[in-house]
Amino acid sequence: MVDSSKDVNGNFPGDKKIIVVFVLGGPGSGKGTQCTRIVENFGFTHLSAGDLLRAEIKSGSENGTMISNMIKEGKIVPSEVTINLLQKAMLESGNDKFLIDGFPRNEENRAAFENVTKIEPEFVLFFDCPEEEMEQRLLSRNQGRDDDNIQTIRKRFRVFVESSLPVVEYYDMKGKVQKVDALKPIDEVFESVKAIFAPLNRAASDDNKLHYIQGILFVRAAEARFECSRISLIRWMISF
Ligand SMILES: Nc1ncnc2c1ncn2[C@@H]1O[C@H](COP(=O)(O)OP(=O)(O)OP(=O)(O)O)[C@@H](O)[C@H]1O
Ligand SMILES: Nc1ccn([C@@H]2O[C@H](COP(=O)(O)O)[C@@H](O)[C@H]2O)c(=O)n1
Repeated sequence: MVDSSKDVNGNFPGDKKIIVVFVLGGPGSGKGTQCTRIVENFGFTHLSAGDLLRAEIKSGSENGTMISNMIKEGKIVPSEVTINLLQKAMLESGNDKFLIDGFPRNEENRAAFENVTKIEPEFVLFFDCPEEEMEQRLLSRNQGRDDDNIQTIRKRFRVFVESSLPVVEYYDMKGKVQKVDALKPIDEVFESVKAIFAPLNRAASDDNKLHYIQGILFVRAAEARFECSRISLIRWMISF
């Protein structure tokens, strides 16, 4: 169901703070695996650009054949298509905290997302893993994906180095990259991830406390104003 607090163009209202974390890393670095755990522990909605594109193929959409061919070749689908799918999924989720996994994959993805949504990521979670390890993981993933074969895997690695790493470097220059050693076992990687996300929860809890205190002060001020009016009324009545 689409959240009615968003406008008809699909824009999020200006006063609602949307938190977006981009999750990047080479194919098979463990992005999806860690996102599942972040969702369980930190209340984010996980949106995998690759999963959304695969679902679009399955839905029988007019873009299906084009997307399928791009994925088999390890190429990057035009931004307009992927951003449409992401925006729709964000609006439908009703959440305000998103892990956007496998996006932005190139400079075109990055600039188009910023132009369309006006959203800047809180930070970029970057899983750093050597190619040999990623290759082994992908070859034994066994999820029946058309692109988990050695020919396509090599193409995906090339696209990652040539097109996706520059995006990571762009955000690194802005001081927004949180790099994690993804070569470690899954549980150890998640320990590093938890340390990165914990401050976000603390900030949210401080924010809640502040709103609570502001609420109490508001009620007290209203009570004081009411008391003053009551005294003024009694004085006025006595004066007769
Ligand atoms: N730290 C890890 N150590 C060993 N295996 C892992 C680790 N993290 C994930 N894996 C395994 O590696 C495979 C790829 O992981 P995952 O699907 O999470 O990667 P990904 O980065 O999302 O890949 P893609 O970009 O291709 O979607 C999976 O089979 C997963 O179980
Ligand atoms: N922003 C994106 C993300 C993905 N793709 C295509 O999907 C393939 C699989 O992506 P995963 O993240 O699930 O590995 C990828 O190789 C691209 O062909 C894309 O075009 N744009």
